[in-house]
Amino acid sequence: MSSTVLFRRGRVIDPRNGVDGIRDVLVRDGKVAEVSEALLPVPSSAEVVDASGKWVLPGFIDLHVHLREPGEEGKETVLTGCRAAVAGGFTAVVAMPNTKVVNDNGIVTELILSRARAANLCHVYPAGAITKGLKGEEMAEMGELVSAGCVAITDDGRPVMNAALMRRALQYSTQFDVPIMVHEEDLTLSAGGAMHEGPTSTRLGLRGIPASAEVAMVARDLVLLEETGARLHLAHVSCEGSVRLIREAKRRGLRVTSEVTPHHLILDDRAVEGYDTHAKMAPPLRSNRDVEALREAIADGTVEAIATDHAPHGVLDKLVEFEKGINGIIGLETAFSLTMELVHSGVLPPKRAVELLTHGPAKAFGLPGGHLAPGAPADVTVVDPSEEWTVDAHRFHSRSRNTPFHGRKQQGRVVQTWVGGRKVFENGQVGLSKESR
Ligand SMILES: NC(=O)N[C@@H](CC(=O)O)C(=O)O
Repeated sequence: MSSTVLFRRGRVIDPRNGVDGIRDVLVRDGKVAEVSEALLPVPSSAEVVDASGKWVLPGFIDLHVHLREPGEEGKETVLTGCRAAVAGGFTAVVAMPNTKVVNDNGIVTELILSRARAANLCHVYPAGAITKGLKGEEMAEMGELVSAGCVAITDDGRPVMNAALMRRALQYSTQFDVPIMVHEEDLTLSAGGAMHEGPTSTRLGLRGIPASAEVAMVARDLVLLEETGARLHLAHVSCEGSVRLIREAKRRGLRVTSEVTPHHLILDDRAVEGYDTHAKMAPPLRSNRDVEALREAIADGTVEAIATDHAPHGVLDKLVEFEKGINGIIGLETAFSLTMELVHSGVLPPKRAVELLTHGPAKAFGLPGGHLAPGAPADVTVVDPSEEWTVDAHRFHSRSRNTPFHGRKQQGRVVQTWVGGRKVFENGQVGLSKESR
């Protein structure tokens, strides 16, 4: 196993450590050993990666993926999800608990972790459920979930409609200092809706989900957060109103963090025209004005992470009338290039874009990695910022194909992914080289 790697002359962007410039990065025994402006001597037996013209980045961290195992292995497994992750430059993912055996107890958490160890590709951090069976009725064993390895507690896919239960969960979570991650949707407001409520839903004749379905719940949970002093993480924020409330809560010092998905930053509700179920997800694609507000919020630091909400589904789940289509799209293998669309169009400077995929999410959940200082894990993603390619869903490593971005031209591509100093992805191929297995 080549335990020494030298990344030569790449543009290293490491927002946490204020680095943005041409550097050599030396990796030894799974950790970053040195980052140098000057050329480093090549240690004997080192693997040398010529990174000139490339960006050398901390491995990306995705706070929000659905790996579907246990229970829906036809859509994704921990292994195929990890393959998709490293192909997308992600070296760590947080796995949502809405599997078909819900991750609401330590046994399921351990199963996911053992599958991740067997996959041996990237870090998988399970998130455990807030309530048993995601039913919103009775709290799950939070202590057991955290000691089994859950890094966040969430009913993602479902809101906790009962405010008293939510308040208790927030209160209880302070004992473990674990973030409570919320899918904000007032079911009485979203009921029957298939897309964002606005002129487009009226034109298409589809029942709408008003922005208030999200914003009202964000408001409720920020009030509960203030009373409990917990940590709240808002999943897949989609509207202007939510952003305004988060900004104000942060100003007052509340411990709130949040994430936005690439699709909510790139597409608006007009993507639903044509009734393509690949544009159907929860929360729905919102108005252009919401998209603008989200873009502002990721640029100014109101939102700390871009997370994919990678939600694999089968062909038949999507090949139905719009109203019957299942919610969700996959995102691991397009997240970086879609983020680069925001860089190329001037919405985000490169350093901020990288921060949203690395240090931002690491800090929000207190995860290792997300930067490249000496001593940090050698989780490294090498990208070509200008390579042009066209998204081809058939070539994804994910087991599913449900993306609205098939056929979209992209500029910026992941070239290599390294986890703990081992190369796990290179030029379209996933897997460890023989020496590092
Ligand atoms: N985001 C989605 O559209 N789908 C998610 C669950 C959810 O958050 O609704 C899924 O698990 O498929």
